Amino acid sequence: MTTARRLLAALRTPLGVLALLACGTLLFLTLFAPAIWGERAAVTDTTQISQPPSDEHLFGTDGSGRDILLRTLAATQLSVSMALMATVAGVLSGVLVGLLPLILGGRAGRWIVAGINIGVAFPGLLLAIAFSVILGQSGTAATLAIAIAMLPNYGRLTHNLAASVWGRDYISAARVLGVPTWQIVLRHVLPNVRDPLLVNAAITAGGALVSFAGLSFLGLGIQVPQYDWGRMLNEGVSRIFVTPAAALVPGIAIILAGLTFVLLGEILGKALTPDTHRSLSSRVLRRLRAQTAENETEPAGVPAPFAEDSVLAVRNLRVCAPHGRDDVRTLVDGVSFDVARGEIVGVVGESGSGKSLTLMSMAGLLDPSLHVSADAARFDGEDLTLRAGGHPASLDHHFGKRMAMVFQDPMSSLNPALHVGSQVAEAGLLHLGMNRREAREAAIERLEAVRIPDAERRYGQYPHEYSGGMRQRAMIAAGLMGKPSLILADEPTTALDVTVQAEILTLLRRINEEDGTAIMFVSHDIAVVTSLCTRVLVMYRGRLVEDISSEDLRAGRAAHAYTRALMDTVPTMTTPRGEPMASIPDEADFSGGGDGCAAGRAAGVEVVRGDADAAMRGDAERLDGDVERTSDPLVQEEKR
Ligand SMILES: Nc1ncnc2c1ncn2[C@@H]1O[C@H](COP(=O)(O)OP(=O)(O)OP(=O)(O)O)[C@@H](O)[C@H]1O
Repeated sequence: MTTARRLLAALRTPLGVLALLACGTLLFLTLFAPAIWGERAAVTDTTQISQPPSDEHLFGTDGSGRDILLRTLAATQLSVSMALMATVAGVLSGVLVGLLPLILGGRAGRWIVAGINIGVAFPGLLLAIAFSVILGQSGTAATLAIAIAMLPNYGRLTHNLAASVWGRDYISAARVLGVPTWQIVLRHVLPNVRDPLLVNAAITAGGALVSFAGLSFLGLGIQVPQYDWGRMLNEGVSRIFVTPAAALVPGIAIILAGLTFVLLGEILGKALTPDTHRSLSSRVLRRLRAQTAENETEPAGVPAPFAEDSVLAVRNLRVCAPHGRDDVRTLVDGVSFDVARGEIVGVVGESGSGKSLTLMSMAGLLDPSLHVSADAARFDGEDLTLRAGGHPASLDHHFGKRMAMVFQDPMSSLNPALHVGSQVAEAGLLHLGMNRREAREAAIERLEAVRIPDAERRYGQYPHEYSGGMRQRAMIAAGLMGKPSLILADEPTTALDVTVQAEILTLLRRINEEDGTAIMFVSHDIAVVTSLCTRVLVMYRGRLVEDISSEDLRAGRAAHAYTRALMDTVPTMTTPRGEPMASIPDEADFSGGGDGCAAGRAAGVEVVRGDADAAMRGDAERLDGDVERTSDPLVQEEKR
């Protein structure tokens, strides 16, 4: 959802409507109140001194016989504009000072950070009063004093946000390219820290308004004959027992204006922060269900039975994402499979074919903005589906110790701020009822089991002190704390070099053989998949197009055109050197007529399951046009 759409959505809520009304009123009063009521508010009437509320003066009059309400309305302009100016000056100088340490670096940078930290140690209002006294008693001096008081906090916030972005790879890439630091800060850092700074600025403006009123109340800000809410409060307090409204009305105005800025910050926050926990609108859900009914490949309510020995099984798994305002996009479409206990199943397919989404939906780790459903799903004998009104059921589960997940990037899957050992031990503490000492001992044992050398010492190290392969093994060790029945491994070796890759594969195989743990293994490396796995699921454009044994796949007995095209891209010992590798062209379409998939569907079979001969009867020869070039003589021969 774009920022504009999120803003609109936020404004449609009751809080949004309230914020809109409050901001609109404050803006109107700031711009026009002095012009409309300013003259009448300045009229003194000695016959009307300190009058109680009446028809003529809704909240009574002050000590000079002036209308309290009209003066409060007319004072909006000065009160709000001064607070806004202080905020803009404070935020801009704070952002600049917060970014300087990155731009200057070295000793100068460290001195600035130290200065910011000292400034933060002083309470903001105290700083504002001190600077206001130094700079003189005027509205401008008070504005400057508030801006200066704001600076350290904003400097610290900006520095912290910018420092968290500074370590990212795209910044390193820009530095390697020799982009000047100030340009990196402007082009790469600032846009990434802008949103939280803006949200904070809106809320800070409310604080600045209260501070400014405070300074005027103390006689340090606006001076007579000018007046703002603080000045009115100052004048009204001395007569609070005679005309309470003279102090109460400007006091209430300060509170309401402050709350308006808080509401503005709230709405800005909603508009600028992508909401990952957004649920689908009922319109989108209706659309989704209609689409599900249209596309259903198996009659609803009669899913194919699960295999007896399966540890994980799912029927008609669908993952959809909201697309535009009312539409949905199907990302995983009617996928059904079984994983037997102790089996290693590979999942292959081109990038974006839905491999990770399939695994993530089984692990219950899908982004909440996605909608997942299945006709039936079972893990370790437990039903995972929540059926709703005859519609495909949504999956709802949380496994803890029985299922482990290994991700592609071991650096981002381990928390860089915590010791590796304590992250491995966490499962023991959370799920196995161990105390700290037992969890530590078990974690060291698991680290040893995955061949982390000197595990006791390594337990207390941070992820950055581990090599890539060690981090990945530590992730696997964390998953093994609870003796899982299934490991979901999403490209666990992609980020590793071949020797470390081999270590991880050996480790997974050993775990599978020794503990009987089933593994679902996603990879782009078909050679690795066929050597590790007994069976391979082939995915194409969100669908499972073939379920084939590794042996058949290796022997070239793939039934589906896409699987064969994929196999043709794998170099063999006979692949001529020096020639470009075979690839599947972007425009190739295996989902349409004529390929093995279409043949399978025509026969009422969604997935080609291991029956190579049957599927071969499909007109798979059309594949030839889809494979750009294959250099494998065996394949050429087969095609002839
Ligand atoms: N949160 C999301 N919102 C919308 N679309 C998504 C989301 N996550 C994934 N997708 C889309 O779903 C499709 C399948 O994504 P998935 O990550 O499963 O692909 P994949 O087969 O694992 O690819 P790769 O091999 O590159 O990791 C892609 O088109 C992707 O853009």
